[in-house]
Amino acid sequence: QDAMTTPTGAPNPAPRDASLKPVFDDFGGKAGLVSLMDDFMTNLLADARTRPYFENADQAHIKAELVDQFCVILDGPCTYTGKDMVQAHRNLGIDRAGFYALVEDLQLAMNKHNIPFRSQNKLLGKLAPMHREVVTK
Ligand code: HEM
Repeated sequence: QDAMTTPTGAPNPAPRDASLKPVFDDFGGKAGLVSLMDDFMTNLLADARTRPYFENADQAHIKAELVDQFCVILDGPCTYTGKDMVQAHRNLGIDRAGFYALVEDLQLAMNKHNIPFRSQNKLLGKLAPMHREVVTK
């Protein structure tokens, strides 16, 4: 693994990106991310566009991996040990509509948690390019 990238392929430059510190704090640190992922998964299961992908999956496992992954993306003190994004999604047949639906469900959860719009966009800006690894049809 390249020292300059996270397992997700998202940039994680050394030295640490000090500009992300307030963003990680806006998310409430790791505890905030755990709580955010609970609402995110609730939304994914309530959304007819995303429910089919998640209803029979190991939701607790996915939430735990997402906490670590988002924590790393926000330059928090975490390690992501899950699958890379190509591997995790290759058999799911995710299309662009599914990807946008998931982003909307994340935005709803972030709004519920009163995460400032600026910090929401920092995260979304890092997730957006990952569509190349996640969308397969
Ligand atoms: C930027 C967008 C996305 C990110 C960052 C992301 C991240 C992740 C992560 C970290 C995992 C866990 C990997 C592991 O088990 O080690 C995962 C699994 C999964 N993701 Fe995503 N994901 C994204 C988009 C999507 C979309 C759009 C869908 C479907 C609409 C989706 C459906 C799933 C499912 C069903 C699993 C579990 C697969 C299994 O059971 O092995 N993901 N994702």
